[in-house]
Amino acid sequence: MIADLLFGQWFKIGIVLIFGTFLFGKVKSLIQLRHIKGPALNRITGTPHTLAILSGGCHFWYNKLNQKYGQLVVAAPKMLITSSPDLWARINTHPGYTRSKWYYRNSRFDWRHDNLFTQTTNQTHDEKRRLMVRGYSGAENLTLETDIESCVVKLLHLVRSRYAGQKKVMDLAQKTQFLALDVISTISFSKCYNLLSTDEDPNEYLKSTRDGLWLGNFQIALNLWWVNWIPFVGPKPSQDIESSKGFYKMTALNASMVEAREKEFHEQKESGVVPRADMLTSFMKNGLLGNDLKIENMLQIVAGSDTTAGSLRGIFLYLMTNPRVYKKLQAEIDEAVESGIVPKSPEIIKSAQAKELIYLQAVIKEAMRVFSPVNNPLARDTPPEGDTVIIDGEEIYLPGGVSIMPSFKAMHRNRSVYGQDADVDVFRPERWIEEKDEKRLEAMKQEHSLMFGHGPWQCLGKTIALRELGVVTFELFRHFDWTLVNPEKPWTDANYMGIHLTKDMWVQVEERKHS
Ligand code: HEM
Repeated sequence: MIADLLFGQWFKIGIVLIFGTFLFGKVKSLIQLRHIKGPALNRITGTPHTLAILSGGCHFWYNKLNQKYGQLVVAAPKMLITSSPDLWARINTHPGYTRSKWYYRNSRFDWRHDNLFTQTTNQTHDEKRRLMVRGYSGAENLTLETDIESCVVKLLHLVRSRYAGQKKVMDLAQKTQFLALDVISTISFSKCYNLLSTDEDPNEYLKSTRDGLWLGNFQIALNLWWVNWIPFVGPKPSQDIESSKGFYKMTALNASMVEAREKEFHEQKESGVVPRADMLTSFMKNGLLGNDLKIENMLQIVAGSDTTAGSLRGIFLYLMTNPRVYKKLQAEIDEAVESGIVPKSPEIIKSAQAKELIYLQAVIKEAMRVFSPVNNPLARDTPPEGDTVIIDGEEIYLPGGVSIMPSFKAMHRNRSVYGQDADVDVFRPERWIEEKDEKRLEAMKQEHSLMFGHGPWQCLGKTIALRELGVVTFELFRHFDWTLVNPEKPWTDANYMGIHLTKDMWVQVEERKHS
């Protein structure tokens, strides 16, 4: 009976059908993408792409492909990669493109529910986004500036009291993440995680971020995103604050704080009391309530921490390894204080003042260009009917249902935007100040802005991130001098799911004599 089933006619038909479907898919992809450049191997198998993702360095692999084959390349069957800013901008605004499920669905924190970032249905995404825009923009979040300021004061105190001038080294990778988590928890729901003030992570938030991103990366590499959808397998936030750790602790803690705030919000509304003006209140005022509110609150924390921490690490790395730029930045900082543009210490610079400092802004911009804090794969599916696009002046047809990803490392070095010489690879903030060709400068700015996404999917935390980066960079270089402990291996870094997971960025820090 079993032998009949195993070797019988139906079994053989089944095998032929499975194999035939597999072969048909391969041949279809080969034919569909034959007019697009790329290595032959990538056309028939996704293995090189899988290995690149698993290595934690897929952005290097994509960059190499773009350097060799041009602005649009086959990365795997039914999968393309682009370094063209014009094409990426179009994909994000042209009707019909959607977020690819294989990447975005895998980013759910709870397998049962989408958050704004993982929402792959355009209309649902846009409706939800409207409820949150005002809270993220700062329009209804009046404590934003003072919240950031309070965390910067804690950071300065930590560095000064525990590390500066002592024969102790400090892991800047860890402290930047402490800062980012403290800032985002303070601005989100007015309750700071207090990692900086204790210099500890008792709930293992950092470890759990690393574990979660590693696992997510493993799943997208092997196309196992659907595993999360099997009940009881995928991540399901815990309700138990006491016994849980890491990410589960964070979700349980956040959920209870959000619940308390929602209760308070309704009570205040009834009694006519004006609630505190933070992001959570703004979301509630605009109609985001209940489970949705909890989910979006977690998104804020996750989207707003590793990204900003990664940017800060990049800024520090490039400054510490470029003495010319380092000195010039500190000269601008000192001059701003001496001339009274910026208040003397212990006051903290305002983000609007930091925005006016031309060299500081150019340093931040340039560091984020050479070291993009967010990388791939923010994949989109082409519209079912396909799309005709222009690459290097040539019309190219993109078939429907193909996944296309931005290659940010290559895009930020695109020679048609930044110039043909080797200078594109150099950290040179002056390019943002000295460029005389207005058309080129505009193209550079537009390309650069894509690192925050574009169109309806643009980063909601962009303003917050830029404000934070300006204030923190200014204050840390106003007060301290920084040296890398291991210039030969400044850090351990891997790109998991597009986010840099950086560890062991050991630095030595000295207090400066300053005004
Ligand atoms: C330097 C720091 C940051 C960078 C480079 C960055 C980059 C990005 C990018 C590229 C996207 C778009 C993804 C896509 O195309 O699908 C995005 C989305 C998003 N970011 Fe950021 N981000 C940063 C900081 C932040 C911060 C601080 C917050 C929160 C306060 C935040 C909240 C969000 C949210 C909520 C979305 C989803 C937007 C949507 O789907 O409509 N980000 N970010």
